Order: sequence, then C-alpha cells, then structure tokens
Amino acid sequence: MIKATFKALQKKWNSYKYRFVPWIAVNLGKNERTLRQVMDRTQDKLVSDEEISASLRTFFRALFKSSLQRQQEVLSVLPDSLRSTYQAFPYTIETQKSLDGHHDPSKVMLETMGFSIHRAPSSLQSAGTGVFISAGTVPQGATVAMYPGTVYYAHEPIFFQSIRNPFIFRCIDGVLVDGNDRGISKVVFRSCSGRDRLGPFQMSDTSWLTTIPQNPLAVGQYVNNCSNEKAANVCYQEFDVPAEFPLELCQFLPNVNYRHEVQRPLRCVVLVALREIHQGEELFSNYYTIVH
Ligand SMILES: C[S@@+](CC[C@H](N)C(=O)[O-])C[C@H]1O[C@@H](n2cnc3c(N)ncnc32)[C@H](O)[C@@H]1O
Repeated sequence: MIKATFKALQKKWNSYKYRFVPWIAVNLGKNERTLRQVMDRTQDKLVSDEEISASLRTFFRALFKSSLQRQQEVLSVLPDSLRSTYQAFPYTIETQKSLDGHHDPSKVMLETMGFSIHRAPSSLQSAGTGVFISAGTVPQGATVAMYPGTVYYAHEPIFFQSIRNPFIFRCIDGVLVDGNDRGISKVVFRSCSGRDRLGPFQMSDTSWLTTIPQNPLAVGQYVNNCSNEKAANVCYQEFDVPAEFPLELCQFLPNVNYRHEVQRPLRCVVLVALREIHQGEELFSNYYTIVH
C-alpha cells in the first residue's frame, strides 16, 4: 500500500517540468488551476524554431543598424557585400529622426516588432518586479521576451550560484539557466561572456545585467507566475541557436554557456505570446508545465 502510494507520488512528481526550483517546493499544490498541460515533450513548442530564429534575426539586424557608430570594429571585418548592406540602409528615416542621434533600443523594438516592453512593480501584491507592454500590441505567437543568463548542462557546478536564487530557470530537458543579475551569478556571466569573445565579435550581451539592456527583449527573468485571477499570457520555449546564426548578431544574445568546451548549440529561452497582448498589460507565464 505504502509502496503503491509512493510510486503514484513519484510518477506525479516526475511529470512536472517545473520551471523554478525553489518556487515549486513552496507552492506545489496551491494553485492547480494555473498548471500548463502538454501531452508530450515534443508538443511543448508553440511556434517553430525557424520562426523564432527569423524574428530574432530581424530585430537584431535592426538593433545593429541603429548602432552603427558602435559597430565600426565589427563592420571592418565583415565581407564587403554584408558591410554595404548594413551601411546602405542604416535605419528607417522615422527612427533616425526620433532618435536625434541617440540609440534607443526600445524605439527600435517598437518599430521593428510592433511593441515594446519594460520592467515595473508587478500588479500582483508582493510579487516584486514584473514585465509590462509599454506600447503597441503583441500578436499571438510572437516572441515577447528572452530569458537571459548562464546556461548549465547536467553535472556542471551551480550549487553556490543557486543558494537563495529565485532566477534559476529549468528547461524542459533539465538544462538550467541562471538569470540572476546580481551577486555571484552576475560575476559568472560577465566572466564567461568575456572568455567567449572572438576578436571583435562579442558572442553574448552583458547589458541585461544593467538597467538599460541593449537587447530590450532580455528581461524575461522578471516575468511573474500566473494566478487564478491573472491567467498566463506567455509561455516559455527553448530555442537552440542554429550554427548559421549571423556572427555579428550574436552580440545581442543574452545567454552564455558556463563551460567553454560544450559542443552543443547555445541554449536560449524565449517567451511566446499565448494570445494578443495589449499596451499596459503585465506578462504572466506558467512556472509549471505538466507533461503527460
Ligand atoms: C523569476 S523571479 C520573478 C521576478 C520577481 N518578481 C522579482 O522581482 O525578482 C521569481 C520570483 O518572483 C516572485 N513571484 C513570481 N510570481 C509570483 C506570484 N504570482 N505571486 C507572488 N510572487 C511571485 C516569487 O518571489 C518568485 O520566487
């Protein structure tokens, strides 16, 4: 009898693909109505990797073009044809005018993606900071945010970074992403990012560790969990950066591998809109997914 109960409990526990390790320990069972259910691990993805890759490339190209002054070193080593593509149309006239010579990634986001996001105190009591739509409308299926941080594969040492850290995200396959922008986590990210630099090419963006990220998508670690009153409007989706991702655009990726010698594509996590989301709305995700 005890053995059977234990087995049943273990089966239930194993089916949880919990996203935040400390959060689930405290809240499991409190809020069953807010669980996300998928029938199979392969059905977890709402949009294709190709769509995510295409939207990131379009946005990153716009960020690149809007910061050409900062890109001189990178431009100097690009093939002539690629360099002239970037230089020919630096950015749309509207944005150039509104920027007044200043590079404002949020404006570039609004113009390219049709919406922009920002961090502010959550609409939920005692939930700290949350993420809101500042302007525009997010279409269903769009990439709304990215979950930044250091990527740890199985058996890589994360013990000290994980102490009292609510920002450790767990991918559906067990890979961990530490999105904490303070303390030891911050030092680790900066150090791994500096290590991976390839000449003039930065392979990741460290500005998400500050209050003004160069890639404004990279605030997904501040998205709060849904509740009975506030349903989820975004979900997490793992995205492995393909080998053919343009080298000059990697500077906007907010993730880095903890180990340099990892022979796998870089793991990123994006937040995808479950429905149309409007200006002023707060983003809510699902910290739990149950795979049947
Ligand atoms: C990944 S962080 C999200 C960012 C967090 N709001 C902050 O300001 O640092 C996860 C933590 O946010 C808080 N949180 C998330 N969703 C919540 C909710 N629905 N109600 C209360 N607190 C929440 C919990 O403290 C949780 O450990």
